[in-house]
Amino acid sequence: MSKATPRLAIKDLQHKYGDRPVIEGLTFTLRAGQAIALVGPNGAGKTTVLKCIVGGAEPAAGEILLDGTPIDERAEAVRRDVATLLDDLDFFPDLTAAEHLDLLARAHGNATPEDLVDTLLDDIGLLAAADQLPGSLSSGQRRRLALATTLVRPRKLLVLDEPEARLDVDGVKWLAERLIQEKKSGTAILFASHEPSLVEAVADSIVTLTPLP
Ligand SMILES: Nc1ncnc2c1ncn2[C@@H]1O[C@H](COP(=O)(O)OP(=O)(O)OP(=O)(O)O)[C@@H](O)[C@H]1O
Repeated sequence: MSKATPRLAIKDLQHKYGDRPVIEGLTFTLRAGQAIALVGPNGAGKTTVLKCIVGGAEPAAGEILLDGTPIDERAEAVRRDVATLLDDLDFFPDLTAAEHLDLLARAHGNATPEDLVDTLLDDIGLLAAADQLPGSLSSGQRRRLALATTLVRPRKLLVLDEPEARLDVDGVKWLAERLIQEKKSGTAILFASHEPSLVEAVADSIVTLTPLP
């Protein structure tokens, strides 16, 4: 791959639900170590764009390239390199917060994730809740755990839909710092957000969507 190849390239993307166009002619590129924020009012199509990238929606037209190759969410490289948080995660009811992170780290090839899991739990403010089952966590704590699932595994591209949802003020600050740190380590980030402070702190550029008539 050439140095100039963007991590993610979206070219003339279109999406329709039935006959109704929701995305038309969307084009942008995202480079390693950079973040793009997708902004726009409710219903503008932000989640739809993210779903087109990670496989939850089929584009009507256009190209989505990951490191120069058409993205296929079933491909091993895509499953390895793209960490996604769209809706709330379905957690296993019988696995603790720590066990969720441990399981994911191991599934992605880390045979000794204990230290990583402890550090991350501490980082996201869930150390005291490490042994709690998801059903006993608050909604904000579950959201923090969901975010942590994207950070406990390898990643070259983070795709996040409203990562600020249900976080408290300190949580949003933590998230901004964490995403800035991610960029420094070379991760590319595409996130949809309604939180101006997060967009301002993290995004290198902003793509604004408007609902189509
Ligand atoms: N499965 C679906 N079937 C039909 N229409 C849909 C579907 N999902 C979304 N839409 C419509 O597509 C448009 C874009 O929705 P989308 O969820 O992408 O917007 P959004 O920008 O993420 O909104 P929000 O800020 O509320 O999360 C909306 O008009 C929505 O009603």
